[in-house]
Order: sequence, then C-alpha cells, then structure tokens
Amino acid sequence: MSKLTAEDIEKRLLSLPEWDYYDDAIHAEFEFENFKDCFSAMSRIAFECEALNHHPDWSNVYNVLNISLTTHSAHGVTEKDFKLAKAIEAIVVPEDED
Ligand SMILES: C[C@H](O)[C@H](O)[C@H]1CNC2=NC(N)=NC(=O)C2=N1
Repeated sequence: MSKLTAEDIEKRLLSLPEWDYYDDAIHAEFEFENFKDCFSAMSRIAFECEALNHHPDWSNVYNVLNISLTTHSAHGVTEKDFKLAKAIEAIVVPEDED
C-alpha cells in the first residue's frame, strides 16, 4: 500500500475533525468518563484492528486515549490508516440514537 501525499492526507482529514497530521502519522486524543469506558473502547478498537490487520501506536492514561496511526511498512500514512480511523470514530463517537 502506497504512502499518501500530505495534500491527500489533509483533504481526507476534513471528514475527521478530531485528527491531526504530523510526523508521518495521523493523531487523535479521546477523553472518556472514566478508565472503564476508555478501556472498553480500546477493547472494541482492538477487535477492529485484528479484523483490518492494521494496528495503532497508542497510549492510555486513566480516561484519556492517545492514538497515532501510520503504516509502518510504507513509512507513512496510507488508506489503511484512514479505514482504521473511521472505524475508531464509529466506536468512540457513536451516532445519536433517534
Ligand atoms: C504481517 C502483517 O500484515 C503486518 O505486520 C501488518 C500488521 N499491522 C500493521 N499495522 C501498522 N500500523 N502498520 C503496518 O505496517 C502493519 N503491518
């Protein structure tokens, strides 16, 4: 999978307002009510990562989750990172139920 250009990345980030691009990766920070909610989201994200065979660089401190997505084999950001970012958004920011 080939590395996207900075221009392509910035364009795609318009639909991912929580995410920023720097250091050859896209990054987001999510804050939850407490550790339990944070770790629960991490567990659900982990299943998506396995399904997509694509894995984040991430860290957690109590209720805060920091995620960086990059494609190690491409030394930069690829479509795979955006696919995973969208899946993460669907987990951490559930749509309002009517
Ligand atoms: C063998 C396996 O497909 C690779 O190691 C995958 C797994 N997960 C990965 N995750 C990420 N973020 N980058 C990779 O290049 C990558 N490679």
